[in-house]
Amino acid sequence: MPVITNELSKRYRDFLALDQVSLRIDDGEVFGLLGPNGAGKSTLIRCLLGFLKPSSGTATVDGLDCYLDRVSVHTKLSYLPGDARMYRTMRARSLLKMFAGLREGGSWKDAFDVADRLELDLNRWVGLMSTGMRQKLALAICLSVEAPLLILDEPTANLDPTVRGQVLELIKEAKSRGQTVIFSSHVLSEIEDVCDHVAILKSGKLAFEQSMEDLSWQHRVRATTAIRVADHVHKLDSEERPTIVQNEDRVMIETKGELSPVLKWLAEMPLRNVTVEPVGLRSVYDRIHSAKTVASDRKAEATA
Ligand SMILES: Nc1ncnc2c1ncn2[C@@H]1O[C@H](COP(=O)(O)OP(=O)(O)OP(=O)(O)O)[C@@H](O)[C@H]1O
Repeated sequence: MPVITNELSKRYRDFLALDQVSLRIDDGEVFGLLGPNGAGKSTLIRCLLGFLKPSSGTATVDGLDCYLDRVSVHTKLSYLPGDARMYRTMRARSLLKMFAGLREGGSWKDAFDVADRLELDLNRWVGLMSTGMRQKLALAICLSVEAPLLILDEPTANLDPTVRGQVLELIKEAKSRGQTVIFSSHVLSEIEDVCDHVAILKSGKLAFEQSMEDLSWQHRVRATTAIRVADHVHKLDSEERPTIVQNEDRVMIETKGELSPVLKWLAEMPLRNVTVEPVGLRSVYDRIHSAKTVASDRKAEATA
């Protein structure tokens, strides 16, 4: 179920929460949305659900406009809100049955199975559950639906590590059934574990987007040397040329694709103290967010 946003922007009064975000999420993909608090992840998700009208640009699910055709769009997806609110005066078991009955093809047995895997006691009153238990209940409602598209706003928030692992397993199983999954998270290792593609939002803008496959090829080499490494980069084919940052005798070389041609090239140079490490999502994330601009600053500017 392809999901496409085209220069999607959302303004809350004077404040631009989403700024011309263009994304393409392919059918059957698990797509991770990262970004610090206030980056615009939930706003993007709410635009996809048609809960918010874009200020400009478009969002489509399977070719349907997320705002104008939202009723049809809702039949194709299952959504886990970041702050799921549920009837507090029901027992968990009755609530799961009620939600299964609301949806065509809904199965309370499947919902009970998911709840069981998440180790949730279904005899509890919803109002007396802990935050994590209510999160499990919301997940059981959402993940037991075989909708082509799952949209999960921080699905593992408030969960203990064992249950987090179960949720990631359920997401992988959804992918293997052909479901497309979009989920937001603050946990980089989760995104690395289950996602095919990752996007990082910063201050409402799309700051980074890449397939995990492409990211896994990228490596960083650090070394000390007396020569200027950039003077020798012409020996590599243009598509193999890495990014080189050199500060006196210390050099950092970041590959874009395969590591081996760069290593062969470096082997001919007088380098010392050489280390090689995968770039990884952590360093990409840290690099993007090392700049000072945060949403609260922009809000202050907007209201000044
Ligand atoms: N209804 C609203 N009115 C005004 N500002 C809003 C509204 N909803 C969100 N915002 C602001 O828009 C920005 C983006 O919020 P959003 O909830 O999309 O961020 P997020 O990336 O999901 O953050 P978090 O990780 O904390 O959940 C924030 O600065 C937030 O304060």
